[in-house]
Amino acid sequence: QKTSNDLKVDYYVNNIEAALKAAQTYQPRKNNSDLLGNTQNSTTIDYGEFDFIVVGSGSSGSAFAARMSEIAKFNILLLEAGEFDDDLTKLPYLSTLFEISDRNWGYFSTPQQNACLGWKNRQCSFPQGKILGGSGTIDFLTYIRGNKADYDKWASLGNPGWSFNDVLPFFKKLENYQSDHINMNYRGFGGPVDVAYKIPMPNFTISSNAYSEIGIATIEDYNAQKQIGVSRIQRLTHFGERVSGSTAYVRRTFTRYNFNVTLGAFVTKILINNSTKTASGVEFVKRGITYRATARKEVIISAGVVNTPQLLMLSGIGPSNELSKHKIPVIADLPVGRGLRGNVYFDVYFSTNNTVPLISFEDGVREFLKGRGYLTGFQNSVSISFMNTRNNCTTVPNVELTYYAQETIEGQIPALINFIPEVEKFASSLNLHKDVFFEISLLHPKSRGNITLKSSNPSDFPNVNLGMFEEVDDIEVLYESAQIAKALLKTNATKYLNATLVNYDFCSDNEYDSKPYWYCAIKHVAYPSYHWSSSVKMGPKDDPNAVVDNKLRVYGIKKLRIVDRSAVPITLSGTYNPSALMIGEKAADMIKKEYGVST
Ligand SMILES: Cc1cc2nc3c(=O)[nH]c(=O)nc-3n(C[C@H](O)[C@H](O)[C@H](O)COP(=O)(O)OP(=O)(O)OC[C@H]3O[C@@H](n4cnc5c(N)ncnc54)[C@H](O)[C@@H]3O)c2cc1C
Repeated sequence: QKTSNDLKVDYYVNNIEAALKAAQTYQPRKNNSDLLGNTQNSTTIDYGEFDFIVVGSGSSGSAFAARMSEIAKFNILLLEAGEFDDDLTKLPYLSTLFEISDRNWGYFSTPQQNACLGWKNRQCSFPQGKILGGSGTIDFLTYIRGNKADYDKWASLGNPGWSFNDVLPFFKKLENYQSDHINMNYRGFGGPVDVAYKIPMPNFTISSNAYSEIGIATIEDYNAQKQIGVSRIQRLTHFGERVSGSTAYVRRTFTRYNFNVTLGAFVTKILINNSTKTASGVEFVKRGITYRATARKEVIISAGVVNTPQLLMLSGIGPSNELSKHKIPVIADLPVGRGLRGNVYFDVYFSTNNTVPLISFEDGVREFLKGRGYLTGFQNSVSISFMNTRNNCTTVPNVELTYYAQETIEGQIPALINFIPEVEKFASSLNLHKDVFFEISLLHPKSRGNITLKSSNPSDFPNVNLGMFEEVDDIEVLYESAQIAKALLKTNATKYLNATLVNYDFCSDNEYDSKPYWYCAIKHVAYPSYHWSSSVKMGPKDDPNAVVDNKLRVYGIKKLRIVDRSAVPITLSGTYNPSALMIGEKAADMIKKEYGVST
């Protein structure tokens, strides 16, 4: 006789196996025709009037909409193109699988000149969450807010209200940091977003000793006063399950009578009165039917770093030359889509002769159901470090290194294969049960990209030009970091691994381990991290690249704001979900005050 726990284990194991199988033959979405259905000849149905309409339930949109619904007299409509998050998205271990599913919009970059050479047609995958909770429901859960200096820079660019001291209260408000060593000057406790360490904690001592040998100290909490150093990894988990905008905010509040959450609703246009330059609502399509919703107070766009600029441009807000190309009448000539920027990852692999005992999926699930074990983390990540390859004295890092030890679970999640044959051969030769690797994140690239329209049809994906490595110095910083990764695996602490660098065969035209060899490898297999911003940049009115002001209002258009990561004008020394959540919290607080209410 099976116990109810056994049945739960069977349920998860069967679902995981089915999802892994489906991923093997998955074909990424190519356009939005599935969201639009057959809308031809259909009439538009009135969806009603709301005080605030929020487009996109990602990290920022979820936090924002849920906080706004605390005011009983505000009627909130949250529109999300994706569907509900599900039992599989609860499992942190499966995170990479969601890129290979319809929970991802399915974007690829435009062909890059100097990067993504290992990808077919030089086009890197650029995942974005299409699901309740947005990218935070498919992301890797690492929680790094960034450096104090990053936020101070944000404010110093002419954006009062966004310095570290201004944003800190909102980080504290959203957090429920679970640690025995909380510095309450910096960290929050009791908020909706759990930040936790994996149980049991991975063996951190080896990392700590290795870093100490190359002169890098261990620090307790990189989200407190000091960031440079090596630490354990903080993740957005609650008893081992994913925490996202959905779980922390929307699912806790959407039974409020004043909060309407509509899923499967693809917003195709912001309705704007051209003579008064005022946003009045949105048009959206759900299951082939077109609806119009009206906003009494404001329309809030939180559709993320790619879709927010696309939706603005489709609605007549964007660079006039770009809009005219697609015969879209210009309502506001603004530099939408310019200045896209984000972090870049490069993985450095080492093979070892060290084997680790493996556990089965079934045992992994049993542990997960107790809130612990391998499946509650993201691969076997052990430590994270922050350093500056150019300046030993600064407190601001330029790179982040995450160390991944050997995977200790049977099987392997398939990857989204879109590599050229030489790189595919390299990728399939990796054995993550034996190999270890450092994921290097270039935190402040100088290169810039942009988002432009392919056409005026919302069915077409926009062009996502990453501009990766257009500034060669970005490659140089990754090269410098790879030398640090090599040094770490030559320390006494890591000697037992007997690690040797995995050969990038596809660069064998260059002398092994020479600088040109590393440059070749970086240009082939470095990829856009998942931390991007600035496609609808915040800045003062005289900033030629600014689209929104420091109150997130779109210049020249009334009743329209952007509340998501696309507005952030800087890169951060961290991961981007914490600041996305913070923006939602801060925007809600700001707007409530403007309307004379508070909670
Ligand atoms: C694979 C991956 C891994 C990542 N790993 C980490 C990590 O480990 N740590 C970390 O801190 N950050 C990570 N990030 C980044 C982080 O998740 C994002 O920066 C953050 O979630 C962005 O929040 P957002 O609100 O700006 O946008 P999103 O969360 O992307 O939300 C946008 C929402 O709008 C919806 N939407 C878009 N267009 C429309 C439309 N027209 N109509 C209706 N709805 C629409 C989308 O479906 C989505 O739900 C990762 C991201 C990805 C994709």
